[in-house]
Amino acid sequence: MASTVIMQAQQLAIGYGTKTIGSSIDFSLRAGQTLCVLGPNGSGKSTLFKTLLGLQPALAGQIHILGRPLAHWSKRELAQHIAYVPQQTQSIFAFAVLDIVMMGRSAYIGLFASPSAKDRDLALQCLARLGIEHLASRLFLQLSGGEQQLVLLARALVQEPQALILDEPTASLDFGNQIRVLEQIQVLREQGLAIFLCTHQPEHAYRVADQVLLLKKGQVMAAGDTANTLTLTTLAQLYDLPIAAVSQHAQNVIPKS
Ligand SMILES: Nc1ncnc2c1ncn2[C@@H]1O[C@H](COP(=O)(O)OP(=O)(O)OP(=O)(O)O)[C@@H](O)[C@H]1O
Repeated sequence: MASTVIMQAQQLAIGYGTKTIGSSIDFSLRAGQTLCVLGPNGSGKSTLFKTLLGLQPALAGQIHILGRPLAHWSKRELAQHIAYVPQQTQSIFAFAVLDIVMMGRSAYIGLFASPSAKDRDLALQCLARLGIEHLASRLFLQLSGGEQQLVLLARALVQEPQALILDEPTASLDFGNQIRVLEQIQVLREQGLAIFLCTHQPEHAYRVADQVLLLKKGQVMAAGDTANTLTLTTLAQLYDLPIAAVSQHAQNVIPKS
């Protein structure tokens, strides 16, 4: 039996005010699946994520979360189902790492209540899952960019979401931490989470994604299962490169056609 559809977009148009960034975007993401969006800088990946999270209004089309239109979800309810790790942290967090991670529990904690011992344990467990429990009492602002990224991933996991939206989750990570995050994505997928991420590294998409969405200038250039959709030919087309150049750099990881 097919798993539950967690997130679905139909004929979605995205953008800012009167400026359309992308249109005619369709996808469907089920529990236990990973979908990866790839595309050149400025093609609309982050805008798509912000729209799916209700942070930016859709210009046209529909978004459904667990079968219900996005507009019918409260922010709090949505945060109990979908966690988001943005590309950059806009806010300045003058807090210790453990406090930042516990903030992920806010969708479950009453307005005037404090985090419980269970919330704290869960936060410590999520830090340990990512191998960064030793950072628990450090100040977030004093961490490296890569360490901050891992802390934000731990904060997303503590939300116990059904879906994770990860905007370039490996971007500022060293080789070891990239592998840790990719492995964690696989584990979460096997646990039944729906994962929607974007990356500039096709080999990462090839490793973790069941499906890919290739976005070029806001239009879906190709979409489908990774093995048939993410090829040297489509990569060359997506990034306006000669196929020989793509082949030279990626032929060990991506198949030819
Ligand atoms: N708040 C905003 N108002 C108006 N235009 C914006 C805003 N934020 C982003 N844009 C524009 O939307 C377009 C898509 O940006 P977006 O950040 O979604 O691209 P991206 O694919 O995530 O890029 P990158 O790979 O560089 O992160 C860009 O042209 C960008 O300048």
